[in-house]
Amino acid sequence: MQEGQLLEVRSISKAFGGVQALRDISFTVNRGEIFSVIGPNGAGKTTLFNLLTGVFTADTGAILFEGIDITTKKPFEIARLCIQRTFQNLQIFMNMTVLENVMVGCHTRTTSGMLSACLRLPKILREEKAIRKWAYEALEFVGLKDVAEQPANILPYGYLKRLEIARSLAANPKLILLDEPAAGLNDTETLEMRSLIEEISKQGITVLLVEHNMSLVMECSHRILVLVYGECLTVGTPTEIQKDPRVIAAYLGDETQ
Ligand SMILES: Nc1ncnc2c1ncn2[C@@H]1O[C@H](COP(=O)(O)OP(=O)(O)OP(=O)(O)O)[C@@H](O)[C@H]1O
Repeated sequence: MQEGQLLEVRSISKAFGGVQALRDISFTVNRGEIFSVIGPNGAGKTTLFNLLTGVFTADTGAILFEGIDITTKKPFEIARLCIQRTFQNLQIFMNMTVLENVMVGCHTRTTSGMLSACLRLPKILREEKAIRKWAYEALEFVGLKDVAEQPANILPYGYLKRLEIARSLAANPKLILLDEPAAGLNDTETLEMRSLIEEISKQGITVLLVEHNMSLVMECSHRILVLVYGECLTVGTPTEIQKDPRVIAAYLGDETQ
C-alpha cells in the first residue's frame, strides 16, 4: 500500500446465487478522507460495507487495511483493528439508556475476559471507569451528552442516528463506515449530520459514506465512487462526478434536477 492510504480494495467480487452484487471492484481510501459510495438501489453499496466489515467474505479479490489483509477476517477481528460501522436500520437497544448504548460500543477497546469480570478484579473496575469516560466523550462530540441518562426509546429519530454514530466513535475507530446517516432526517437535521461528518473527518478519522442524499454527498466528500449494477463506473471528486456524462446518464440525471 502507498503511504497515506488506509484502505485498499483489490478486484473484489461477490455473488449471491445468480446475482452478481459486486464485480471486480478496486479502489483506495486515503487517511482522513471522506470517501463516498453512491449508486442506485441494488448497486451493491451495502454488500461492499458487509465485505469490509467481515459480515460476508468476497468470492475473489482482497481487502487491505493498514497493509493487513482483512479479506477473510471475522467481524469482531475487523472491529478490533479499528473499523466501525453504523447501520441503515438502526441497531439501538431501546430498553437501555443513551449512555449504556454507547458503552456497548467500547468493548473492542478493552482486554479483560469473562472471568475477571465475574470476579470484579481491579482491572475491570478501571476499565469500566474508562468505558464510561469514552462513552461520555463520544456523546458530547455528537451533541447528546445532556440526554445521556435518558432511555433511548424517548429520543427522536434524528438523535437516534447520532447515537449510533456515538457508539461507533466510542470504539476509537480509524475508519468509520456510515450507512445512509441522513436517511429519514429533515433538512435541518441533514445539515447537522453534514457538520458532524466533517467534524469526524477533522478528528483524523477516515469516513466511508453510503448516502442517497446527493447534496450531502457532493458537499462533504473528498472523492466519490459510483457503483452501477455492481460495477465501478468511476471514482472522482464531486466536481468530476457531477460533470461526468456517464454518471449523469446512469444515476444522477433525476437527482440533480
Ligand atoms: N444476502 C443477500 N442474499 C441475496 N442477494 C443479496 C443479498 N444482499 C444483497 N443481495 C443482492 O445484491 C444486490 C446488491 O444489493 P445491495 O443491498 O448491496 O445494494 P445497495 O446498493 O446497498 O442498495 P440500496 O441502495 O437499496 O440499499 C441486489 O441485487 C440485492 O438483491
